[in-house]
Amino acid sequence: MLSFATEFLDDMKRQLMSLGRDRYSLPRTYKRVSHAKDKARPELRKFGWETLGYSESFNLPPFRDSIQRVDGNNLTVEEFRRDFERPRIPVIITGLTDNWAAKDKWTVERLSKKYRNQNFKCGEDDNGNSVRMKMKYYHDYMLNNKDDSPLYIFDSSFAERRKTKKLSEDYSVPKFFEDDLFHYADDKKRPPHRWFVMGPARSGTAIHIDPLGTSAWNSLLQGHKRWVLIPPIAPRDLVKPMAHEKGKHPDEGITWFQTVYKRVRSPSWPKEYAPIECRQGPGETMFVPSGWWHVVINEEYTIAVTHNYCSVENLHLVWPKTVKGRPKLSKHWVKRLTEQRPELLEIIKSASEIPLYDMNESSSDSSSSSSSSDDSSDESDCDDSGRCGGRKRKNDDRSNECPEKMSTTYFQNSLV
Ligand SMILES: O=C(O)CCC(=O)C(=O)O
Ligand SMILES: [Fe+2]
Repeated sequence: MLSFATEFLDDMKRQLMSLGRDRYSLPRTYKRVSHAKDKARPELRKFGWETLGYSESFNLPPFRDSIQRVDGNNLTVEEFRRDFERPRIPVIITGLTDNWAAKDKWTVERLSKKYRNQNFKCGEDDNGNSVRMKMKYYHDYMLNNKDDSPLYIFDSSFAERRKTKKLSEDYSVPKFFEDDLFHYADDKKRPPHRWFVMGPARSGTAIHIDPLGTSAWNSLLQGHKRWVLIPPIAPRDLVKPMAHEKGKHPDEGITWFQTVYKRVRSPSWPKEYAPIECRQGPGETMFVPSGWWHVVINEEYTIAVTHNYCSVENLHLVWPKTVKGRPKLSKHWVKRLTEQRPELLEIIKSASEIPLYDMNESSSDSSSSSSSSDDSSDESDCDDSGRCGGRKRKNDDRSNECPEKMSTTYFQNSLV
């Protein structure tokens, strides 16, 4: 009888261990993590999060660094515009974080202490609601999980919440990106544009194009990120995993690096879609020009901040997408730009598919995005942003494609 009881207990213990309960330092982490996972990726409930064994088996080939790097302290805004922004050439700018408080303050130890009890968004449920976790649990999870494609903090409201807004004082928008024309729209109306980003090895962002034709900068404070960027002209079907490659993690960066990446690096990959690859390190700022496909995987835990913006250089791309995807915002925005940046109206006019005086009749801010499915392929790119983070929504291929950045209100009514 006794040996039966001992065996039973041993068996229970083995089961608990296989669930990873013993993995974490805090007694509640397992429960909090399970709860978040259930909401963010319910489809993995049965399959499991560690089933593919990527924490043991996933390895990236040595990187081929093919990106230009420039020293931000020796670059003028004019030069940046002429050499990178206007021709839409990706670049890593160094030296921009040298004077940021975040350089010292954004360590995992300090953040996990200071924001211990603050909730951060690490996923989204099927209804588009944020899935949040307290920093102390996420910290424990980040350092100890063995998940194939772990939960990733991608939080766009950190600067608006009373107890986390101090994070936004730890860095400043580099001069190259300061003239963000969405600033002219009311804060409440403008799309989400800044994200605090933190995640362990293997977390990342599925291949996507950033929303509404915006460009992005992404400054890394801790760890290393591997990036692959592919020119805007590359067709979606070529850059995305094929149906049979999607598996259980169809919209995760790691799936791309296990599948499409091999093709991208093979000699048969079309020269006109030649990728730009790199390994971004602490203190480096990636510039992602409008329209470029990009995919990211974290090599170890990383902490970063990223902003999306519209500038004089990409306004001609952002404007028509905003009219289509966010018509109400576009009307408000053009009014503000007319008052405060009248010199930009020429750009807007020549980029407009709809004459400005027609805007009231021809566009309404529909709350449905049903027209997205027959949108042109050009419109569907971003916006295919798997983000953008890969937090996709199930049964909705399009919104899935631009996870985080896209599934927030930014895209609620968007056609992307
Ligand atoms: O840091 C990352 O995971 C990439 C972020 C990204 O591409 C995005 O925010 O759109
Ligand atoms: Fe992106």
